[in-house]
This record gives sequence, structure tokens and C-alpha cells, in this order.
Amino acid sequence: MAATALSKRKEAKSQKPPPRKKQRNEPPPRKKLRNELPPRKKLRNELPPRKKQKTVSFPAKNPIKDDLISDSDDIDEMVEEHGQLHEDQQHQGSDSGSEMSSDGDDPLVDDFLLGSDDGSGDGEKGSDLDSDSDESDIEVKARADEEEKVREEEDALEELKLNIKEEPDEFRLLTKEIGTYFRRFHMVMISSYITKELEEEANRPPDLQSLQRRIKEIVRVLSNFKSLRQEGATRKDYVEQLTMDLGSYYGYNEFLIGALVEVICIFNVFTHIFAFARLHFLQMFPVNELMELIEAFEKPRPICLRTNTLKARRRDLAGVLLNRGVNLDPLSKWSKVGLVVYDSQVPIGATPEYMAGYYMLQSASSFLPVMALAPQEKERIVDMAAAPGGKTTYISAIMKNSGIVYANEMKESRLKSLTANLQRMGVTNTIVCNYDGRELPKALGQNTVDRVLLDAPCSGTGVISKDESVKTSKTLEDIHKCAHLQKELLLAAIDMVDANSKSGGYIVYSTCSIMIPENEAVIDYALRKRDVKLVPCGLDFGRPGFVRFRENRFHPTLEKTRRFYPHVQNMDGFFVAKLKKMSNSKLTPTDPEPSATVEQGSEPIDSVDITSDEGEFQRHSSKESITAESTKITITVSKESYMKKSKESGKLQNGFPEKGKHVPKFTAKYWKERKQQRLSREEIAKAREEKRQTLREDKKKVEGKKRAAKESGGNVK
Ligand SMILES: C[S@@+](CC[C@H](N)C(=O)[O-])C[C@H]1O[C@@H](n2cnc3c(N)ncnc32)[C@H](O)[C@@H]1O
Repeated sequence: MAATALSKRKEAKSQKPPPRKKQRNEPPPRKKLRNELPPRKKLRNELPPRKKQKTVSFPAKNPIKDDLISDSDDIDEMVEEHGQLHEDQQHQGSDSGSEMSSDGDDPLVDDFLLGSDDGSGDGEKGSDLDSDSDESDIEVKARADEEEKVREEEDALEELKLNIKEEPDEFRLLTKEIGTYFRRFHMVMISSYITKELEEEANRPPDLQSLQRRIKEIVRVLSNFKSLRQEGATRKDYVEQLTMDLGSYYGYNEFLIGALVEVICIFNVFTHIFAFARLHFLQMFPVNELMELIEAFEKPRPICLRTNTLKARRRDLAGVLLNRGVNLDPLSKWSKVGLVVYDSQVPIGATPEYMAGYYMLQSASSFLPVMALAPQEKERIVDMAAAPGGKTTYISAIMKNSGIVYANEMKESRLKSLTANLQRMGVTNTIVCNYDGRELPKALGQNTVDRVLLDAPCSGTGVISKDESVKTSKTLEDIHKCAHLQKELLLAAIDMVDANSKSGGYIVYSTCSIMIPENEAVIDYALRKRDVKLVPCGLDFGRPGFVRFRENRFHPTLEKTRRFYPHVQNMDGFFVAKLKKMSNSKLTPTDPEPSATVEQGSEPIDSVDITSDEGEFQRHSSKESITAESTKITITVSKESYMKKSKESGKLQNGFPEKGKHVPKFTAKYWKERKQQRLSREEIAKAREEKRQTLREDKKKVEGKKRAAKESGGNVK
């Protein structure tokens, strides 16, 4: 019966003009809900605020998903417009921009209760009443009363279920732990209900509406955990459930949604002054930021174009395009050549200006690595992974077509687009190569070029809005593979650069991935394997790179790298690092601590083939190594012990431990040892001070002698 009543209502709704939010948040049973749902004001807090688009707002790709963060902005207006909305709905249907969720005093509820004229189930019932029937008025009324009674009973049952799993104030997190909790108190029915629910949910296709409701609720609880938490449930329970629900709702595989949660959490944990330990992660779970990131991946980024300064000036180009009906603006104050396109009456990739090579269609994030590279005229530069040439053509433009750019692309099929773009843009200083980037040092020579750009092949986890398949296609193994290739490519890039270049000696590494193993871990690896140091990217925005990941500690200078996020900069997720080559020596420098040299009789750390990411040792400039040698202080770990340790603890692969293996690399013991090494530093300082003291005394003696000689009128040698 309840099903019939509900389906009637649904049928009726479907005949209405498109009431967006109404459809999504199909109202729970009517009368009861009106009284029991929390007041609408509460809802404002439960939803993460929508990040205002900086330049241009785009239509939501998926209005249902959009709703998760947009509701909060609209609620106030909706409250105010309630009366008006109700009227509008009656007169024109409900396609007003002001939609709301089913929580709170939904106008929909009133609408229904008042018996809308939309041909809904009630409408049908009304038409029954009005029809020419042989039944008397009393019989009809009695039947109606009876039906109403039955419906109320069914509603009450429904409501009971809803109270258990859906309604905000009565929200219950279904976890096995909670099941156990109830079992402890012999509440067998509830316990088995929870277990059954969890099992059933795992086996059926995702119910988007209830997932959406639950996500909202968990977000709300996590935002005010102390007062809203459910007895017996830990924050971890909520976070785990949220991660799973976000995965199902937005269509991510388990690995990737977990990785996103981690990226956001690490950032917040380690940039908050009070967060000293990873444990704090759950105490300050940045749920709003997570929602913003995930939502940002659901929306396209602004369309941008880069003026080709070999052929045009931005002002002139903007004028011509405006005349063609392209609505645009300068991209941002950090770029002198970028334009952002709001909308266009012509296909922006097929205008005569595009064909003539006056501009390149390019995402804003793609400008960044080239800006960091800062090419100089007449230099020799390598673009190691160049197709389709967005960055190569920018480099050549900055160089004003002088010098040489080696534009390398391994995939033959992609050479076409690369050469076509080079031609279209009027680039004449480029040699196109077709090598595996790892072989390039052999082909072009070691220590022969001024700068290298490695815009590395990557997992693409920063560009989910462009390629949704990333959500489900990427696995831990893919990240491993990418990271491995990236490390090899980066070492090759470093090997090509001449550290003695008058104008250069730089390597820029970038990816459109937000995975730490593809970014910070790769740079940290290079720091350990070559004589390079990180320098500022020259980009005064973006977030600093991570200096820790799980049990890893990266070199502290990793904070000079830059991360860009769709929900923060309204750009694709991106990573940029700039390295300066300090010497052409391939000998990997030793520990950064000036106090550290290698144990007598053991191989240098550098000669260990570290295929994994774990940076137990951080690199140092050759200068530091010299200091280290001169101080002759012993390091605590040899190659043998390193290998032994790796074996014992299970290797980290590209920053991730092998499945099922926990790798406690940076243990308390390790840090204690480091501290002890630091004590050695004090010894060095003491030695230095003693030396200075001796010098001062020598100087005094000489001065004394001078004075004496002066007084006696003689000379002192
Ligand atoms: C991120 S895309 C480069 C985009 C390009 N820099 C641009 O701005 O237009 C990475 C490129 O690396 C190429 N690639 C993959 N493996 C490579 C390797 N081993 N050596 C060189 N290039 C490789 C891919 O075919 C792809 O074209």
C-alpha cells in the first residue's frame, strides 16, 4: 500500500515541469516530516560553502552532484522566497533557480499537503472524489479517511526506517562496530538490521539519493563532531563511511577516492600549526575542503588561450576575438599572454586567428612550468615530453625563436600534432626528436644543454574534470609505474643539463597529477641521486609541496615546489618543481648533515640502488659533502643495514608500501640517531670556535708585536 501511495506521488511528480531539487530529494513522508526534520537554518552549517569561481562560472556538469555544495548558498534565499516559490510552482511549475533539498520545511511538502493541481496522486484521488460515482458522499469520505489512516501508518513505518538511516537529527552511521555496540547491549534486532543493511547496500547498485543524504549528514557530523557524533561511533567510522560513499556517489574506485582523501588530509594536517602528528588527521578532518576538491573535479575549468607573441600582441588578439563574438578577459595578473574565454559565438579552435597561429588553446596550469623554466634567448633547451607542443611553442615564443629547442616525443603517433602546432605557431628554432626520454642523454650528450623541461607522462589525477575515466581506471599499480618512469626521466633530464651553463643549469619537472608519489617523491629521489637542489619556482601562488608522506620525510626544501588545485586556483591539479644542477658530477652526494660521512668500509649510500621512494637519507650539495669529509663524523647506517632494513620492513614502492605491508621507516630510533648526529654538529661548532679563538689570539700577538715595533721604531715581519 505504501508503495502504491509513494509510486502515485512519484508518478505525479514526474508529470510536473522539471523541479530539479525536488526530484533529487524526493520528500520523505509528509506530515510527520514537517514536524521532525531539523529547522532549515541547521542545513546551512551542514553543507560546505561553494567556492566562488574566480573568473567565470560554468554550468554544472551534474546538477545532482552540484547540489551537495550549492544548497548552502541557496538556502537563505529559498527560505525568503518560500511563499513566492510555492506560488510560482503552482502557476508555472518548479523550475525556478531556487531549489532546495528535502530537509527542512520544504515547500514541496506544503505543496503536497495542500493538494497540488499538478495531477499528482492526490490529484487523482481528488478526481475520484469528483467523479460520477454511485457511492454516497459519506461512503466516499469514509473510504478516504480509511485510506488516509492506512497511509499514515505506512508513513510511520517508513519514517521509522528513515529515522534509523536518513534523517539528520536521527542519523545513524551503519558500521560493523555500531552493530557490535548494539549487540553488546543485546539489541539484537538493531544489530542484525545494521549488518543486513550494510550487506545489502554492498550488493545493490548505488542509490544516489540516499548516498547524497548520507554524505550530507556525515559532513554535518564531522563539521561538529563533538556535539553531533553518535554514541559508539568514532571519527574514523565516519571518515571511512564518507570515503566509501563519495566513491560510490561520484564514481571513483576505492584506491583513488582514498588517495584524494589522503592528499587533502595531509595538506591540512601538516600545514596547521597545532598538528604535530598524523594522528591528528582525524581530529581535524578537513571535510569541507575534500568536498570542494571533489566537486571541483565535476566541473570544467575555464577555457584559456595563450597569445603567440611570435605573431600577435594580446591586446590586438583580444580585440579581434571580441569582434568575432568571443567574450573574454585577461587570464590573470600573473600572465601577460593569457586570455580566459567565458563564451563564444564561434568555435574558438577554428577561428582564422587560431589557424594563423595567433594563439594556442591551453589550460592555465600549462603556463606554469614554462614560466618556472624561464627560458632565455639563445639557450639550448630540451622539452623532453613535448607533444602536442603547448609548452614547446611557449618556450620558443619566449626565446623569440632564437637558440635551439629540442622537442622530444616518444610516441610517434603524437609527433603529427606536435609538428603541426610548431608550424602553425611559426616556431623555427625547434628540432623535433623521437626518443624515449631516458635515451636522450645518449643522443644529445650529457651536460650539454642550458635547461630541460620535463612535463612528465603521469596518471592524470589532476585533470579528472577533463577525463572522467581516470576516476575508475587508475590503480595503485599505475601510480607505481608512472613514478618509476618519472624518476628515470628526471635523472636523464638532469644528466643533460650543464651545471656550468652561464645562463642556465635548470630543470623544471611538472605533472598534471596530484599524487605525492609522482611528485614530491620523484623530486626527493632526484635530490638523493644527483647533485641538484630545489630553487623557488618563481610562481608566487600555489601551495607548497609536501615534506612528508605517510612514514616518509622528504627533503625540507620540497616546500619550494608548488601544487595547484582545481578548488583553490580553479586550475587543473598540477605540480611544478624547479631544480638547479650544482655540479656535473654524477656521484651522488652524501647526507645533508655536515656531520655525516659514510661508515668506514661500507659503500656510500648513493651507490645503493634505491628503486623505492623512501628517503632515509637526504642529499646534500657537494660543498656540504666536503665539509662532511673534513669533519670525519660517522653515519649510522650503511648500505648493508639499509638493505637489511628494507628487507625486514618491506619496500615502499614509489611512496606506497607494498600491499599489506606497513613500513615504519622513520622510527623514533631513526630520529634519535639524527638528533645524535646533530649533537655532532655542536662539536663541529665548538671546534670552529676554538679555531677562531686561536686565530684571534694569533692576531692579537701580531698586533702586539706591531705595536711594540712601532714604539721601538723597528719593523715586524
Ligand atoms: C603530459 S604529456 C606532454 C604535454 C606537452 N608537454 C604539452 O604541453 O603539450 C606527456 C607526453 O610524454 C610522452 N611520453 C610518454 N613516455 C615518454 C618517454 N618515455 N619519453 C618521452 N616522452 C614520453 C607522452 O606520449 C605524452 O605526449
